[in-house]
Amino acid sequence: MISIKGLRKVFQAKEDNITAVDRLNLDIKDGEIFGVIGYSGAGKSTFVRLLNRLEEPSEGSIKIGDREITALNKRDLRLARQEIGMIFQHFNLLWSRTVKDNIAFPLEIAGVPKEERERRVLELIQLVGLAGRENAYPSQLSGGQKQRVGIARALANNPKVLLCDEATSALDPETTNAILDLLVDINKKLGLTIILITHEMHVIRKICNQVAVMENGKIVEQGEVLEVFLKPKQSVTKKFVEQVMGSGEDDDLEQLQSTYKGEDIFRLHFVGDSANQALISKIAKQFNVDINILQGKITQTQMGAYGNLIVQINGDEREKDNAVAFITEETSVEVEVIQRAN
Ligand SMILES: Nc1ncnc2c1ncn2[C@@H]1O[C@H](COP(=O)(O)OP(=O)(O)OP(=O)(O)O)[C@@H](O)[C@H]1O
Repeated sequence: MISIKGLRKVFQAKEDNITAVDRLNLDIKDGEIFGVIGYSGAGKSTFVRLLNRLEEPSEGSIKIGDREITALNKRDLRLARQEIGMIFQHFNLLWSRTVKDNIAFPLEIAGVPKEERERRVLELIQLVGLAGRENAYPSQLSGGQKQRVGIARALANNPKVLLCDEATSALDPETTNAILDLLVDINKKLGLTIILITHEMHVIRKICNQVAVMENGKIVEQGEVLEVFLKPKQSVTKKFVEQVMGSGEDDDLEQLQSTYKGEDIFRLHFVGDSANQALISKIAKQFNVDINILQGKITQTQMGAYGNLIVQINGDEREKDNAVAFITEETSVEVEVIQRAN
């Protein structure tokens, strides 16, 4: 468990002081992939750098396991940092060292004997999918490969926690997905806690279990990813959810209602249950109705599917009622009536 209490960071500036992180409280469970999202300047980087004291807190405490990070002296902090790996947006590799020597670097610093070092480096190269590239230099690698080196290096000393500071922001969408898949794989294989900061909601959607939304140095909203997607409370959170789900739906509603005047239109809300994926074809088979999907979007999160579909249901009155009753009573899909036939 990571427990953060009253964490605050004030930067002294010439004119005004800047409070980058403002009395932040947070608990993160072991093994979780915890996302922190916010716009530029929200304080995310400062927050994540406070966790391993790359930035010194102005106030507050950080406990990782039973270790009070904020109370450690320099020597103990160095040891504690071996249990907190970190990866960066721009990889921070050593350009004059090969892939394998970059990965070996933290092991050298930790005083691991050569033979064990070599064994561990090979293991890490396999884990992150860099076999065959051991002797390449960073300048010879793609962005995704560089981040794989960054991940291997961060994992070298078997950390319990991995901090990711905008780790995929410099990568194209396809490479981003591959790196995110790797992070999930590592989280599952090693049981590592991952704290990831980003300004992209699709990153949160794809791999996080929990999310905290930061604004002006504070956490303004927090919860399970699916829950936050479903019921975003703050306007900043709503904007982030729109990044993934789009926003125009209710603007189009009037148009749909006029196009399908006098017809039955429903919105089906899907949350978290993959068993509902075949719902539409099941209803069409089981009841004597036609279902016409008018618009909508379903997206996958680590906690299941989420989204909604606007559908038109055609058929005999009784069959339509039975179909709607079935969805309402027998599945976890919520039915919202947009318009009933006259
Ligand atoms: N070393 C510093 N000295 C002074 N001010 C700083 C320093 N580092 C960050 N800040 C300020 O603290 C605030 C939070 O910055 P931070 O980099 O943590 O935000 P962020 O959410 O990570 O944004 P970005 O993604 O743009 O880095 C900003 O107003 C920033 O200008």
